[in-house]
Amino acid sequence: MKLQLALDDITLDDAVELLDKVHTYVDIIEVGSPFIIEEGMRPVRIFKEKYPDCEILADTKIMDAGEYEAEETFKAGADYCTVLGVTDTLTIEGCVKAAKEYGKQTMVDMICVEDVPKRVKEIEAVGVDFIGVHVGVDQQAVGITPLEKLAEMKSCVEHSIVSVAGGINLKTIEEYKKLNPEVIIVGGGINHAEDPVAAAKAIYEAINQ
Ligand SMILES: O=C([C@H](O)CO)[C@H](O)[C@H](O)COP(=O)(O)O
Repeated sequence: MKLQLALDDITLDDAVELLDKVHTYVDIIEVGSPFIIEEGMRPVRIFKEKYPDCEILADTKIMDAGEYEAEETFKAGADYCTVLGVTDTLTIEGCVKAAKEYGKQTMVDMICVEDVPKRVKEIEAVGVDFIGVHVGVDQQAVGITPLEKLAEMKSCVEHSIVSVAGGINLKTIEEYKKLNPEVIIVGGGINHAEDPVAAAKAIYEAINQ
């Protein structure tokens, strides 16, 4: 099981200061969508060079022009791009094609997908092998968690690896671990913790025990 640290509402300087202290606890560094809006692919290039033991995921949430946008992401050095599960299958196929060309991977973010088993079947059929269960911050604010969706996802994937994101923190990590996702994504649970370094260490240890 891997830990992915999502960096969303953070400056580049603060992200580097945090990563210098926690990168040994992190398997995948996520350059989050808000961070990309602020800084483009710059953090991807910097983190790739500075933290060679970590993989880099750019949370591009691609919705169109899949092959082109995924290719731009991989050219910047990302190991993963993300594409939205709600978009057209052609767009997802484009991302998968670019990922194969660059020897990288595409994660399909299932945020707001209604019929999960149906969509999983469709996207696995076009070569997807990494799928993310995700309850976004706006849904988290009205009390929704990704726990049920994770259980549903684990019961319907044929061969894909599964990640889970959506408000996970040290207090809730065990519930998610029980469902055995391959990747657990934590953003605010580390960045907004009173002591982000201690939170990253504790979450890493919980995942690896
Ligand atoms: O993808 C995310 C969200 O849509 C904002 O861009 C977050 O990175 C993801 O939800 C993980 O963050 P937390 O929910 O704060 O753990």
